[in-house]
Amino acid sequence: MTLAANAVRWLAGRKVIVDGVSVSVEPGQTLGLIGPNGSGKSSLIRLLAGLRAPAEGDVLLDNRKIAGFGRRELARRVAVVEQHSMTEANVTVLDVVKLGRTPHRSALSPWTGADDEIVEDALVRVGLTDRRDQFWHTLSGGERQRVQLARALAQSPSVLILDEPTNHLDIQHQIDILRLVEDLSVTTVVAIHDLNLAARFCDRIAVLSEGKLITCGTPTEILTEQMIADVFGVEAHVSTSAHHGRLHIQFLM
Ligand SMILES: Nc1ncnc2c1ncn2[C@@H]1O[C@H](COP(=O)(O)OP(=O)(O)OP(=O)(O)O)[C@@H](O)[C@H]1O
Repeated sequence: MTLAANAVRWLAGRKVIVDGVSVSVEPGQTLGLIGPNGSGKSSLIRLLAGLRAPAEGDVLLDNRKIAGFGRRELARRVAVVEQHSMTEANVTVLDVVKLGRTPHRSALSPWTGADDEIVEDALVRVGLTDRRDQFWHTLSGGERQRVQLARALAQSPSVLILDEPTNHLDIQHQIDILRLVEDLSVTTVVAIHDLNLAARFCDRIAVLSEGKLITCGTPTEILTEQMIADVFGVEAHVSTSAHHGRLHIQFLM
């Protein structure tokens, strides 16, 4: 599915937080959202996921306004993992991942073997099959993040929206999760702080600053020394890695 924001604006009280942003992601592609703290990434994510309505502008799924989708109808297509996903204390990993199937079931339809397979597949993908019976409140931050991703995968979405999915993860799990997302044929939007991971895993990158879209394009177009200095206020050296052929950003500290 194609996901697009068309001149979306969102305010908290009178303060403009997302200021006329237009971005789009083609089917199966990954759009990275980068920008300094407080630049509006999470707020834009919530608009793109349909969790919030823009004050102006529209979010479109395959050219249809998401404001016109019912909640279940939208949840069958779009899965979101927010930065701090809350879950009730007395539930297990398996319970949380099973919740992903909710939009696909009605009050009358029983749980099926196909649902079990999808849930199992999601647990395998995030490497948590041996934790299925562990209680949510006993998990580490990184494990919770992987469980929430498994819940989103169990939703069998066409669009996956992830707010800093790697921020609690060790380097191996950061790479594993982003590889997993890369291998899915799902339209993805990911807010991410690590510019090297953005360069490696995103097809396109949108840069936000103070709620405005500064620029959007391929990693090579976007991740320039000038942009990093202008937007993040940091001096960097950008080169092409001899190892993987992608950009490599070194910060000159
Ligand atoms: N409900 C709200 N009420 C008031 N201010 C808000 C609200 N939501 C967001 N903001 C403000 O809007 C700005 C953008 O916040 P947002 O969380 O979207 O930024 P971000 O780019 O995701 O930041 P970070 O990188 O720190 O996660 C921040 O200054 C934040 O304080």
